Amino acid sequence: MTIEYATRHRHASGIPPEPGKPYFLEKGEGDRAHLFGDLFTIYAGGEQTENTFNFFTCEGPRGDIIPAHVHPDTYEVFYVTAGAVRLFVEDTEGDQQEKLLTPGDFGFVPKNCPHAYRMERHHSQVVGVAAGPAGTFERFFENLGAPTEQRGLPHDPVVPPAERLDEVGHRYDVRFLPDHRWDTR
Ligand SMILES: O=C(Oc1cc(O)cc(O)c1C(=O)O)c1ccc(O)c(O)c1
Repeated sequence: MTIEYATRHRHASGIPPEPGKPYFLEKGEGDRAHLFGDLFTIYAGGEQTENTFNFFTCEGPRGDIIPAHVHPDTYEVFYVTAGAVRLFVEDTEGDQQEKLLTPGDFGFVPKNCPHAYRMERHHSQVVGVAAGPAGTFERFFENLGAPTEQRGLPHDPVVPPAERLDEVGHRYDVRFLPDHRWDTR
């Protein structure tokens, strides 16, 4: 997995550029990126944790299911703090499940398990941690989507060109599954 260090657009995030320093972030700070209709905010990433874990939020409007994908080497958590988010996941034996998560609910997606989600209410928010032997992958969001200094959702969805999905995904342990079908729907 590619490891990238602080860049120019992150100067306003409040995260100190040098690792090993304690810090606090106020609501709305953090490194932000827009991808599809969602706002991703990274509060701590591999740069701060020697690539052992990250901590981020994903906020979005009610919308479409995101593309199904799998992480060969990354474990993810989905802890919903606002709204309602339907998580779709398939285990390594091919059994599919979906669950509507509301505030306080939690979903765990191990490596190698195809998954996707759909925000089912406006102003939904998920707290995420994603890490594994390959490191952390939080810079995927700004590389596939667009870094932003805005604190809100994108005015228009940021839809990457199809060819970027595989290219950026491979750098961040994300494999998109264009032919995947959810039979639970
Ligand atoms: O968002 C999460 O993931 C993604 C969103 C996308 O639009 C494309 C993706 O490939 C991913 C991904 O996981 O790779 C996400 C959101 C919330 C959360 O708790 C996570 O662990 C991941």
